[in-house]
Amino acid sequence: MTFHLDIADLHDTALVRRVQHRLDRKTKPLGSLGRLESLALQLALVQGREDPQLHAPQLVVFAADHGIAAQGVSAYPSDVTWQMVENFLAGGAAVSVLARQNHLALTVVDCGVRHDFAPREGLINAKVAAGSADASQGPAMSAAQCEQAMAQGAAVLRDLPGNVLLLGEMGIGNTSAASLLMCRLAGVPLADCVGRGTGLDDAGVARKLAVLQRALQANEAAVAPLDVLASLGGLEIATMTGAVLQAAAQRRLIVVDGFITTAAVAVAAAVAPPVLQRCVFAHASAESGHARWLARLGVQPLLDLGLRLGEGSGAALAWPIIDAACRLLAEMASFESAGVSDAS
Ligand SMILES: Cc1cc2ncn([C@H]3O[C@H](COP(=O)(O)O)[C@@H](O)[C@H]3O)c2cc1C
Ligand SMILES: O=C(O)c1cccnc1
Repeated sequence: MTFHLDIADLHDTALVRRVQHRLDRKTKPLGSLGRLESLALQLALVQGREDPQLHAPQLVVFAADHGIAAQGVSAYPSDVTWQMVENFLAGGAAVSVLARQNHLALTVVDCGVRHDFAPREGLINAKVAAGSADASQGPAMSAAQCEQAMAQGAAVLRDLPGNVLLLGEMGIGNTSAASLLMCRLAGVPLADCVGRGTGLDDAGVARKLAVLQRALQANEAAVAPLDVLASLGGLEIATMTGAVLQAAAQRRLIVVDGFITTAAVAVAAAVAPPVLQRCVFAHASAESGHARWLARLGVQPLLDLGLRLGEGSGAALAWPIIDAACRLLAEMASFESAGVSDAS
């Protein structure tokens, strides 16, 4: 399976030098805005300009069900997936509150939820199937399903305004899919990729580990990143992967949420490494494995709030910090323009 989009490497030393100079002339001690300065530099590189601007940020929640949930790998039943989609649309979920607080447009994409939704504003129907198959028995998706999901994710992005994509997801069982992807893509032992998800106890985690071990065996042949995605991923993760590749090709900034959205980005980056240059990793999730995966990817999360929710909640929380970095670069006075004395 292939999926080709042209994603340029953003290397531009002249631009970095110009933006660093701008930052250094701002009315502040040299380097005193810390991480916000490297964020501002990243935004400039993503947009290829000294004065980046962020507009119409889009928080997109990709939702789907997982066949493997039937094996008891989650503390909650699969029905929670569609019920939470209704909750997102009604404005009552954590991410709904955070999106409102931060003026983020919230869209839910039904990539494969096992439920028929009435059409309405804020909901995009990109259903490939009524849930993925049980990966402990064979591939979660066929190659054709995976390709369709990725193409639909790319199409969703093409139709959305703005230049920022914030990733969110919903799908009971999807920490299992993400753990499998981490294990196979990053080569980390399975036990170090598996956590409590929605809140499994120790016996639940042991059961989840045994089920996921079977899934690895049942899909032993999958090694290439998109084959791994089809075999061990899920419909929302595949759709998100297509969306991430499209967003990267359009030089949108991509704000990554927790463990599951990292899975989609890791697949996209395995296919096209420059994807990571466009990504801001919002937070380190409490899901065990996430911090290690971020370290493997060579990236540093902005926040560490002990979140283990998903939905895009961490991405929404990081948004005002990213917005601040951009505004500081654009709006702060320089020593010259403000008539402030520089270091002697
Ligand atoms: C009420 C509720 C709201 C959620 N919002 C996000 N998730 C999160 O939990 C799920 C993954 O965990 P697992 O793999 O253990 O099922 C995903 O749906 C994720 O977005 C939720 C889970 C629940 C129960
Ligand atoms: O980090 C996440 O994305 C996460 C963790 C636990 C449950 N759902 C999502």
